[in-house]
Amino acid sequence: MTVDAAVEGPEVLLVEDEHNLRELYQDVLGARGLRVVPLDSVTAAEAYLSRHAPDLLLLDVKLGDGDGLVLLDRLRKQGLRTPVIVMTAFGTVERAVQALRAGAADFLVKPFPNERLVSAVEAALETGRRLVELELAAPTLAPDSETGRALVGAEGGLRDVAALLPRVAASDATVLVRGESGTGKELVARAIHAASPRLDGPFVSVNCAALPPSLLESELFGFERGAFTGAHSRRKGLIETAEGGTLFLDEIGDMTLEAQARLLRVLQEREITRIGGRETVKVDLRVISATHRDLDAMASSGLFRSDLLYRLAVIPIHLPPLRERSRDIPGLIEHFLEKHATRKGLTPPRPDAETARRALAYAWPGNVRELENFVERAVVLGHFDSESLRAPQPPREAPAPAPVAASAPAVASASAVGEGPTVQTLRDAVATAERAAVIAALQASKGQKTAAARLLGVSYKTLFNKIHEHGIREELHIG
Ligand SMILES: Nc1ncnc2c1ncn2[C@@H]1O[C@H](COP(=O)(O)OP(=O)(O)OP(=O)(O)O)[C@@H](O)[C@H]1O
Repeated sequence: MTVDAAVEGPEVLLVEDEHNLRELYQDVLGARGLRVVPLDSVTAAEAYLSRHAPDLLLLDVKLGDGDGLVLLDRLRKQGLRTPVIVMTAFGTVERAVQALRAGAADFLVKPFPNERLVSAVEAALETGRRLVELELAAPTLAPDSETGRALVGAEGGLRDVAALLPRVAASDATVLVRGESGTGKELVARAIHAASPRLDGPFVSVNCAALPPSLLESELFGFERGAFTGAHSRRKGLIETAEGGTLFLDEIGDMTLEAQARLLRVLQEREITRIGGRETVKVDLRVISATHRDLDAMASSGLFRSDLLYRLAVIPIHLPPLRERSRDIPGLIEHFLEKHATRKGLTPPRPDAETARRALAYAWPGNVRELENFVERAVVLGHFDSESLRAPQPPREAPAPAPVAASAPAVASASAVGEGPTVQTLRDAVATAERAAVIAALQASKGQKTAAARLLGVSYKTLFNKIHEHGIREELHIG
């Protein structure tokens, strides 16, 4: 079969070394009005792509003269923007994850039904079209119009992330944002939603760690009347509430295996069953999740479903900790000073040289959230005159913290600042003591939050809020 140049439709470059399959795919796609360019090797594909820009690349993995995924990786590094669908006869999860990481929009396991091929190709072409429109219309990511929050560091330490966001927003793919607590994972999720075609739909944020497991499931999936004691009437879950919009699942690593199985079904079938119910409800939403845990390690040890991981992480985004992008610190301080001073009706001050120096030297284990708390506290406590912020030093580490990570020697230099005993405001002293008590309880309970809350005599929710407020990282309280 030859290419029918007279047909005007999107161009699909098909790279498949098996003659029969090449013909089959070409027929199926040709019947949909697509112009298919059939090639049979890595070399031919590279030569073609050096001169043409097809709308889609349909790529086999095992080719006579090389590996399709290696080719894909190389093409992406060279700046290829065309959507790519990878096809393979070896449908292992590892392979799929590898393909998606290498930048594939979708992954087809042979043999697949013709309709699956057509729907994958149409979806990828649509993503490509939206991408082009969005890049033309919005070369940079606008701040969240509702909250006015901008991503500080988009020209600095978050440059790579910011460059990716418009394209991520245009696609409907799931996104997994990884990064330590307080690095801005939710902010990034909101920015993606705000720049996406789902902008007018709801953004529903659920913290999977903030609720005990049974409650999380009923909150997410809803329940039918009589599903359990206390279920007096039927209730819609948050997944249904996110219809048409984005569901943000924070701390996804804290989800039980049971809830993971239910979530997998949502992603695969695009439908849910409420707890205690039989009826299935169709849902249309985008899922963005976030975690500070190593989900790959959890998947290897059976604590996280690897099939769910690969569905959630079609687009993985990593947010580096603040200590690895200290050049963003001055901009962040300025941003938060403006936010909190303006809120108090004050002219935003500038940090004095000593405060700025200390802030740069400190490791910020609680990342941007800790930095924001620090600036807010300084503003509230009035540690500044009309021109400059003279904050007391950034919060000290609580007694005997676990090692912060090799890359953070700055902690030592920060605590060496100033001679003699440090005088703290009463409020800061209370905060320091509170942080230490929370860490001690978490250590004593081996990271079990329910038990730690009991030890502290507070509710689960209060403990959770305190962990966040004080920027207490997992490393400090587990094990
Ligand atoms: N790059 C940034 N620019 C401006 N503000 C930021 C930035 N990163 C984080 N923030 C602010 O810092 C605070 C913490 O961010 P966020 O809640 O998104 O972190 P997170 O990684 O989701 O935290 P956690 O894992 O603890 O839920 C928020 O108030 C957020 O607006």
